[in-house]
Formats: sequence, C-alpha cells, structure tokens
Amino acid sequence: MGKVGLSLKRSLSSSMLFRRIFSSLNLRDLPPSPLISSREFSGRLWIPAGGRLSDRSRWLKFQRNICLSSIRMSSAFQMGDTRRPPVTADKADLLREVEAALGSSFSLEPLSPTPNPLIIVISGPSGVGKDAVIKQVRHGIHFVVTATSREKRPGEVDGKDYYFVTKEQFLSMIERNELLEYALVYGEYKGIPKQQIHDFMSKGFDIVLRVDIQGAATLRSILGDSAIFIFLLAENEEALVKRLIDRKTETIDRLLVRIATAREEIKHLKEFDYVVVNEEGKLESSVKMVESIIDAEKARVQQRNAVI
Ligand SMILES: Nc1ncnc2c1ncn2[C@@H]1O[C@H](COP(=O)(O)OP(=O)(O)OP(=O)(O)O)[C@@H](O)[C@H]1O
Repeated sequence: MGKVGLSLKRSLSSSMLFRRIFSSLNLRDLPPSPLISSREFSGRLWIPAGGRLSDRSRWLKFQRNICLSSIRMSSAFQMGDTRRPPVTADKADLLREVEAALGSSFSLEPLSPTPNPLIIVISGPSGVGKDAVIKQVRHGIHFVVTATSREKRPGEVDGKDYYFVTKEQFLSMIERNELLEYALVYGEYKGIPKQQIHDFMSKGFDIVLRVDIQGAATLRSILGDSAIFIFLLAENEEALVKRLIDRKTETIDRLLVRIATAREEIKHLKEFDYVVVNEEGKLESSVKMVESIIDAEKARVQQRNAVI
C-alpha cells in the first residue's frame, strides 16, 4: 500500500476511534452549552495519525477530558448566568459577554515585559569572518562603527566600516573619555565610541560590538554578564589561514603574526557565552546561528540589563 493509502487508512481508523469515544460522552444528556456547540467541538478536536496505538489512546483520553471539562465549565456558566449568549453570537459579542460576567474588561497590556536592548560582543581570530557575519545579521541591530588609526583597506568606507582617524585624534578621544574600550592592535589603535551606543540603545536597537579577544576580555570586565559574548571560529586552522590568504590583505610576515595570535586567542574560548563555527562556504548558517542566539536571549525570563 502506498503512503497516501496508508495515511488515509490511519486517519479513517483514528476518526472511527474518536467517534466511539465521543459518542460515549452522551452529549445529548448534557445541558446545551451556551459557548460551544457540539459541531464546534468536533471541529476543534484533532487526533494524530500514525504512532503507536497506546499513544493515540492516551491522546484520545486527553482530548475527551478537555471536552468534559469544557462542558462542565459551560454548564456551570449556564447555571449561574441566565443571560445566555446565542450560540451564533460572534467572537466580539462573546468577549463582551464574558467581560460583563467578570465585571471587568480584558487588558491589552502585554503579558510579558518588552525585552531590553542587548549588547552583543562578537569576537574571534583575525580573518574568521566577524565582519562578514555581522554585515548580514538582520535589522533592528546597530553595528557600532569602531574608530581606528589603521589605514583604510581597498573598498572600505569611512564612517561605515570604521571611523578612520589619525593616531593624534585617537589619543585625544582617549583623553576625553569618549571610548568604552580601546586597544593597540598590531601597532594600530582601535576603540568603541560610547556616544553611538547610548544613542542607538535609547532608540531600542540592539548593539553589536566587534572586538578582538583582548577587547572582549576588557568588555567583560566592564559589562560583566549584562552583555552577550559570542566567539566566532573557523572549523579548523587551515580554513582560517586560507580565508586570510584569500582576503589578499596580508604579507607573509603579517600572516605569521596573525596565525600565532589566533592560536593564543582560541585558548580564551571558555570565557565566552556562545561559540559559532563559521564553516567554509556556510556564512549564511553562521548568520542564522547568531540570530538564533539573539532570539533566545530576547526570550529570557531574567533579562540582561546592559548599562553603559
Ligand atoms: N563562511 C565563510 N566561508 C568563506 N569565506 C568566508 C566566510 N566567512 C567570511 N569569509 C571571508 O573571509 C574573509 C575574512 O572575513 P572578515 O574580514 O569578515 O574577517 P574578520 O574576522 O572580520 O577579520 P579581521 O578581524 O582581520 O578584520 C573575507 O574575505 C570574507 O568574505
């Protein structure tokens, strides 16, 4: 027998079983329900096809209990309240009827608090794909533009990829306490301007900070558990080095420094909350994984509360 025939047979036997149990309820002996007609009842009941018979029997028993308790509830309502709404009344009428019976109207206030804006720190070895992942993460997120004293790479845009400043300008930003965190990386300064974080958090945006491992450690000491720390990794060392070579921005000497640094950095993985493996050719999955982490964090009962 084909798949279609088998599932048809299953659903037929399910509905026969259901009819046998439903008919044992003696609905006609019960007072009519003001809220739910027996036709609506049968429309709402659902019996899973397939599965072991014992599972399905348990499911049917569960459905029957729901039927019985609904009938009991509606009977109680009927006994205590002589203003029976007609069975044909629409949803809005029934809602008003129930509100009148309760003596108060239903609140439209959200039942759970609005999630706090998040600060998401993304770190990982050089060339692992931090920028590539962050650029594709969905809207509602502000990727903080870092200030740097390093030279612009081909294709980079000032104010979009980085704020390119001179070393002197960077040092005055440090003096004015305008940076949340800064570091000297491969002889160049990189730092996070505080004002941008304030501005976007106050508008309800989640904040993404992209820092190296040293920066992540500093941010952990400043923000503690109020921020989320994600470590981005390649699937193996070879994939990481190939990615750096493909970028065509590194001399052999700089490549050697970055590889040695990456080996040290990977040892800090345990200081992070999450790890995302950015596999070769699977950038999209890594982006989805980061988005899933953000979704899960938004659903936390105990929200993180980042304050800068
Ligand atoms: N999953 C992937 N598969 C293949 N190539 C990737 C993947 N992710 C990123 N890349 C490529 O790897 C290179 C390095 O990525 P990217 O510049 O985003 O790394 P990074 O971690 O931001 O580096 P750095 O810290 O040195 O700035 C880029 O050419 C990018 O397009």
